[in-house]
Amino acid sequence: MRDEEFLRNKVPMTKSEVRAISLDKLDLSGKKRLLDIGAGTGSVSIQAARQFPQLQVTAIERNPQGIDIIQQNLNRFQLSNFHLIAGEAPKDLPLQAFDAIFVGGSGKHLAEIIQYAAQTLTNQGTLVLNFILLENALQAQDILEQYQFQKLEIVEINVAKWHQLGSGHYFKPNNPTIVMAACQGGQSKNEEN
Ligand SMILES: C[S@@+](CC[C@H](N)C(=O)[O-])C[C@H]1O[C@@H](n2cnc3c(N)ncnc32)[C@H](O)[C@@H]1O
Repeated sequence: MRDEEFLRNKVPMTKSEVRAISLDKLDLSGKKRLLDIGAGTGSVSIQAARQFPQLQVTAIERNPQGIDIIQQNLNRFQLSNFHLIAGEAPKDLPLQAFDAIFVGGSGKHLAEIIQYAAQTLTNQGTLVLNFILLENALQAQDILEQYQFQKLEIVEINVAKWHQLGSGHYFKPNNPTIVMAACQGGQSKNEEN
């Protein structure tokens, strides 16, 4: 989906190219439940919910402006497979099983959120995280290894877009984004839920 399809105001949004790669790494085909943590404008989980109508999507966002914009985007796309939680992860999340978890924002709760993912992801469930800051990505890598996540993959995405400047054009760079993907290898405690 194009970025212009989503209402945004000043809420931070995962841009279309990073969204496409993150959704690809989530590997949602045949999956039943997706959780989007730090949903922002809702662009990642709304695109997933539209692309996979059988998928039950839960999104959590703590910023009131984000919550409002997600509601507006939901009204726009009229999705019946989308549940929004206005709150903070992981404390306001239910302890239920998910087949895929996307983390677009975690604040100061990265370690607890990865622990939550380790507890709730089904066997072979996918976890995908986006980072701008290297320090946060390195911290995540450590914690993922600690919880024995498998098939760890880390890519950096640099996108520059064709842009008019005066009478000419140049490639205007977006922020480089680190996309980290891993898979739950062990038996999840809540797999039977
Ligand atoms: C970069 S934005 C996510 C963009 C989003 N993926 C999109 O496409 O619009 C990060 C978001 O995470 C939210 N956030 C950060 N920590 C959070 C937490 N612990 N619980 C819930 N939301 C959180 C922020 O309020 C912010 O809106």
